[in-house]
Amino acid sequence: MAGEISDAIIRVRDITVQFGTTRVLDGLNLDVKRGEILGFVGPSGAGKSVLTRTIIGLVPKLAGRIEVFGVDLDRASAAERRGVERRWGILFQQGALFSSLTVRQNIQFPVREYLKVSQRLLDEIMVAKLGMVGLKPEVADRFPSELSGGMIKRVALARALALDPELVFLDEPTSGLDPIGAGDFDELVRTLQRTLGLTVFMVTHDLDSLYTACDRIAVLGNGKIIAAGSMADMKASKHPWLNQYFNGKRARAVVV
Ligand SMILES: Nc1ncnc2c1ncn2[C@@H]1O[C@H](COP(=O)(O)OP(=O)(O)OP(=O)(O)O)[C@@H](O)[C@H]1O
Repeated sequence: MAGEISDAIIRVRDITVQFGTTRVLDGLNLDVKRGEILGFVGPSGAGKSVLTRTIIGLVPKLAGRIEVFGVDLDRASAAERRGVERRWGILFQQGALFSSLTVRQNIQFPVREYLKVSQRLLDEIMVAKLGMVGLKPEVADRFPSELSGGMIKRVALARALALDPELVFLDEPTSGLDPIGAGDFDELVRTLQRTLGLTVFMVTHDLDSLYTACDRIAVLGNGKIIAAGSMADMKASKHPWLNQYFNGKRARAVVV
């Protein structure tokens, strides 16, 4: 692949995904570099969530290869795969907390799944993760229905960070937040990436996020990556969708 990144933490090669006769991803290639925040954009319905779900193994692929942390996920043993899964965290679209579980139980869920630790340590981990995302321990026994949209996103991020991952997948983390809440969330992601050395794969429609949080942008169109590079590269592109998206009316409204 042209422009192959030597220290890629995710390597996607020739991925094809099809539902019935509809081909959503068509020989797609993508590298995500260690330590970067990659913003992943593209028209609605282009397959951004499908690619995310394919990488993490929730959607079967027709063809192609996915390596994460240098492990080919199709060739990995069950133990190797679990080892990889243990090193990533996921924030699904709309936060997706378990509605019948409290904040405490939500954050502790992945820890219980992968580690055998005492309740006391579980509670310490939960309080530490709440602190990381700017929430007080007092919210621990609330249910998701008792939280604001912004708090739900933060709890979902705390849950994604529960196992101290090196890689985090964020699927539209700022959707549904007001601009100030979204800006605060972007700043939080940026701070966590810098302090924890995270690699972040972020699906987003939020131009502000792309400007303020992302190191690099990849664009999905017709089942492939049609462009990847800096914001300056995106703005300079002559591709009609990129030009409309990055230089259109909404783009001009974004204050850099
Ligand atoms: N499990 C599934 N079965 C059938 N079709 C699916 C399935 N999951 C996704 N699709 C289809 O794949 C296409 C891509 O969906 P996807 O959710 O990945 O788009 P997206 O780029 O994330 O869109 P948005 O920006 O609106 O969230 C859509 O046409 C969707 O209907």
